[in-house]
Amino acid sequence: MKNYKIALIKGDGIGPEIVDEAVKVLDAVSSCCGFHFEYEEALMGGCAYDITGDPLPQETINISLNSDAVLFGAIGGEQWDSLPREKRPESGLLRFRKELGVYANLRPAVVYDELVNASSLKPEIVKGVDIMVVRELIGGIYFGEPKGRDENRGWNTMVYTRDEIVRIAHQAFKIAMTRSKRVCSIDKANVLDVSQLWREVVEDVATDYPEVELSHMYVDNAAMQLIRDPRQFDVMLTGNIFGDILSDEASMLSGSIGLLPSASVGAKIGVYEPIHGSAPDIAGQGIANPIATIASASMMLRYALGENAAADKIDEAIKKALSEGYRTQDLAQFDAKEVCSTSEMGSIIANYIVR
Ligand SMILES: NC(=O)c1ccc[n+]([C@@H]2O[C@H](COP(=O)([O-])OP(=O)(O)OC[C@H]3O[C@@H](n4cnc5c(N)ncnc54)[C@H](O)[C@@H]3O)[C@@H](O)[C@H]2O)c1
Ligand SMILES: CC(C)[C@H](C(=O)O)[C@@H](O)C(=O)O
Ligand SMILES: [Mg+2]
Repeated sequence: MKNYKIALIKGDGIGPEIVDEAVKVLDAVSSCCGFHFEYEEALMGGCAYDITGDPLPQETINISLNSDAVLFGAIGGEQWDSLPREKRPESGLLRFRKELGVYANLRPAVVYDELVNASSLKPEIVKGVDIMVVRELIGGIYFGEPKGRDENRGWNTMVYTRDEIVRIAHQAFKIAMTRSKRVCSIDKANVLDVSQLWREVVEDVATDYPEVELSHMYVDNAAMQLIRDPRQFDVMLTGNIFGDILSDEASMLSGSIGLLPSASVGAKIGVYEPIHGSAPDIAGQGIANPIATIASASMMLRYALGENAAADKIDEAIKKALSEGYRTQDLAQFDAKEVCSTSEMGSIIANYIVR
């Protein structure tokens, strides 16, 4: 029987709650698809800092690099916000992505038919929305030098090199070839020099994909167009910070940020993680929506392990739970037949897989 090694990084806040549910679902799918998971837990974020003094211990990198894939929950919380930047949970996460080299963050935003009423927009505007945000993840203003602050000034630098843009653009075009063959590249080329280079390089890469229709949009307009007419988008190609913001915005088309998964890929080992954070406001209450993490586990099966049938089973089980009217708190007002806890939702989805 095939055995996959999965590094589990639960993190802070709701992280452990949601990762446990994804594991429940992975175990259900493995027992009916003929493979086995071996999990190894590793620390990252505030919990890692509290125990080791480092938000990203070297051991976590080693465990991750020795695995077939990483399933990650979320990190962060107010209690660590006043630490120096490099000790903060968020720095651990950024360093982790950089160390692994996962430069492409794929963030699908789909509107489930079962949840069209949950969208912040009218059903007739969002029905059928299926967007893939391809977000550059290890460059841009998050990493550019110089950065720093003194008492009266704070500064960061948005830098992209040609090579960084080329590789993320190829990812976007390749993904577009498997979808509706449209890429909209998001930038701020009317103001930022770095965006002018971005646009020029994306145009160059596009010549390798003549079947794909390329358009460009300024990020402020894109934020508006996502709400006005989201179905115009297929693949949205973005830099690091624009993709961070637009993907959270896109989650409200779907109805809850607790629904949106992601895959961080481009290197030997990928990281599969919900797009949301550690949600300290609801942590420990058993009310977080685990679907984003369960759907991230499905992306892991598909992208890292090539277990597409198993991934399909998870996706179908999620839809079945939603169509049967099961809702966690975040979606409780929308056609709920039964409001369930984080752990109940995990079990319901896992049970639909076994059957
Ligand atoms: N990848 C990550 O680990 C990641 C991502 C984003 C934010 N963060 C960190 O998380 C902490 C909190 O940040 P924030 O509040 O801005 O963003 P957040 O995504 O944690 O929460 C935003 C809002 O969405 C809700 N929410 C998030 N996930 C949910 C889920 N699964 N089910 C139901 N509701 C959910 C929260 O309750 C909150 O009201 C910060 O420390 C931040 O840096 C981490
Ligand atoms: C916590 C933070 C560093 C992170 C990011 O900005 O990438 C988060 O918002 C995300 O979307 O994964
Ligand atoms: Mg974010």
